[in-house]
Amino acid sequence: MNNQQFSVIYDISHYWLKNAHIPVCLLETDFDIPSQTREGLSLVDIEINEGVIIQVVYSLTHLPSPETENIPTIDLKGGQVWPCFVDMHTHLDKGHIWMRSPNSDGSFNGALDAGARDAEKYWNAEDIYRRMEFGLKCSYAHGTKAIRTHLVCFGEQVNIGLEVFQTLQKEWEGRLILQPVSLVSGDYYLIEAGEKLADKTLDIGGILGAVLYMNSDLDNQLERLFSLAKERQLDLDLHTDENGDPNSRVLYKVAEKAISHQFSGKIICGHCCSLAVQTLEQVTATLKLVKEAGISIVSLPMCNLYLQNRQNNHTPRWRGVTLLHELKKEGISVAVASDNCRDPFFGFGDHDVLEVFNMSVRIAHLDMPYGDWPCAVTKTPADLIGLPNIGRIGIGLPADLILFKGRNFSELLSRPQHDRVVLRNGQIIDTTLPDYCELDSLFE
Ligand SMILES: Nc1ccnc(=O)[nH]1
Repeated sequence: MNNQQFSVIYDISHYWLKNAHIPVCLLETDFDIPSQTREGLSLVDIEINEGVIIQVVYSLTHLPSPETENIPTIDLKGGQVWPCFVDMHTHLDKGHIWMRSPNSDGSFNGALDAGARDAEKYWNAEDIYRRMEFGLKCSYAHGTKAIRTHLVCFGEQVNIGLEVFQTLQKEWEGRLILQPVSLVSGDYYLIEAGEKLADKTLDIGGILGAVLYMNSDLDNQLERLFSLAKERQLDLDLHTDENGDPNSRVLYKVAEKAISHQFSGKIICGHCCSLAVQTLEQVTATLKLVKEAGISIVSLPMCNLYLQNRQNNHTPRWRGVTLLHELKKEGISVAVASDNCRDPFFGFGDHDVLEVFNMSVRIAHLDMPYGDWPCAVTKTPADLIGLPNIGRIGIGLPADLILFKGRNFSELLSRPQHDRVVLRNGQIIDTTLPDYCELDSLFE
């Protein structure tokens, strides 16, 4: 982006952004959009004052008036404007350990092993703080405003990880909204430490989480998990069916349990990969139950593409993602998010939600049409994690916006858009990414 023309924003608080293409699905206005492009974009002018959006008007019918003529204007020349992103499923405590703990074979089990060994050997408050902070710097610079992260909470780890998280949550207040989810396997809640973890999760304003697997004790684990959540009025955020086994039907079991408990909190199920390799009858039954139970789904396409269907020296035949289109068609809320970043579960990434959207479009064909898929990284996750004022553009909302050069989706998704401008409360932020060498001393 030619930042020259933005220099005006450094000095003033009242200005117009003109000729901005906005995905109509992200726009909350009090007027009907007169026209949109084939891809669902509309050309609007946005008036910002004191950090707040005070007017959105359709560009082609927006005539100059004496009141607006003296207000500085930045002509975006058709570049897209999005609200800041919401990354609703991450693992910030594991981030950036790749160089010291790579995944030896690229499999899910390889990731579990390498992740556990890394935690045992290296994780202390400083190590977690520095890697987590690095991740937050990347997220913020790329234009994210809210992040939910799962945090490993086994044994003694719980005190270190959650304390570091709370420190960073405070330090980043006003810049990033951070939500913690307790991450343990489902059996952990059956022991006393599991109950303590539920109490601790309540104390820190977190969400109760677990990785769940098909096994003979699953019903027992779910019974306990729902009871603990209900007693404390906690929401649930679960890892379910992150595999390609058609017999893996944890999502179905969670839905059954939610209905039998008449659970009124929010339930998010992440991954749900195996749904894509099940029979039509099974899929139909699961979707019906998921809808009835009010469960929402978050898909993690980059991580799934990486780990699923991995067999040494074989070409993967399956993209690893869940049935995004079918879930949405059933009226179930569907979001996509980053998941892991430069760790054994996903060896790449930079906490850039535009990359997540870009990859999701390619992996899951979210482009024919784009429709309201831009909501999957903005408005939908904002609603699902209880932040209904973010992830959208509307009058009275903070001017937390990302300005891209790409005018249509082909331009937006064909170049990395590293020259994007990020506005927070109407002011340009520094989008310089942290240097990788900041972490070097953790790997000596
Ligand atoms: N995809 C993942 C599953 C479990 N733990 C992780 O860190 N990531």
